Amino acid sequence: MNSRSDQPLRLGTRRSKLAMSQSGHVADAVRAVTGRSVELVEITTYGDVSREHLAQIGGTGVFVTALRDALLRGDVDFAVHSLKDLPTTQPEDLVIAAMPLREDPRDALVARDGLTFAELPDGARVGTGSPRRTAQLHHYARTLGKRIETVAIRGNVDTRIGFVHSGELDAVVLAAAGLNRIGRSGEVTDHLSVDSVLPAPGQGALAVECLASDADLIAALGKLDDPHTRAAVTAERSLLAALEAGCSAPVGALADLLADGQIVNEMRLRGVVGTLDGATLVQLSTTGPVPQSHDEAMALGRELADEMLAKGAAGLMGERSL
Ligand SMILES: NCc1[nH]cc(CCC(=O)O)c1CC(=O)O
Repeated sequence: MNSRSDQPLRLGTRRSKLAMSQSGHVADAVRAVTGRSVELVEITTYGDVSREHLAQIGGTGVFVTALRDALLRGDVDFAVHSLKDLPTTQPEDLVIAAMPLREDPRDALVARDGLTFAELPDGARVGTGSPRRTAQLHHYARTLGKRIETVAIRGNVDTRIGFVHSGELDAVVLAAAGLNRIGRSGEVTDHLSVDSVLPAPGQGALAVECLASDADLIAALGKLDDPHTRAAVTAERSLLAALEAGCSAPVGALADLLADGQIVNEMRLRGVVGTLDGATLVQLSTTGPVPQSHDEAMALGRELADEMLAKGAAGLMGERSL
């Protein structure tokens, strides 16, 4: 390893509650599988505080970059990212040594008075900064015979849930995994079924990243890898890349395993793109043997992207406002 094996491994992390919790869990797991000690090193960027708001609406690029710079400088040995915040192209000098078992991939509703999405009144004000959620929430509301108003919000989890407590909004939508990780799952009033709202590619999964040259560390961190999570997330991100959509595009995707009795034998990949008003969605799925390699997982994503593009997906991704 780059670092001496009698020295603690340095895990670079942002200081947000979500990042600290994710890094803390991975640190525990790394201690357990390697027997090494792990220390958390907080990475603060210039303007971290004021940029926090920007980052929380999905423009997390600045934080991913700060962690990656710290890795490349050798200030830390490895870092943990939310996979859904990572661009689909991987920097040459860095590798994702592990994708641990995925958390709940679903989106979650935090609504006033314990309301579920179906119970929200016509015209309810629902906060989200995500075009993917906006498109699918409007569509879901339409299938229930009502309209909602989506309100663009930003800020960390506390701020966003605060809009519901203050009465400014009827509900907000957040990733269930994030709420679970920071111990706020008790505030969820409805877990949105993936049959109604497909999550962001990689949602609920983590990436444990280190230098591509650090072979011993890659092998050690690799013990945390969950091959099914990796296959699923790789297929989802391949779909996103093949649609040539960025992190702010209204694209949802989820790969899951289909079992015949106890035997897992197929992977299903579902994808959606839509207009922000939810009036038009292209939603398709494909099923194939569980990918046994990176290339096979990539191929599954490209195959579904081709089918979605043939159904007009590209034309739905351009708009930027309702
Ligand atoms: N873009 C912010 C972000 N990045 C990862 C998560 C949650 C954890 C995850 O999806 O793994 C969140 C917050 C949210 O979408 O509610």
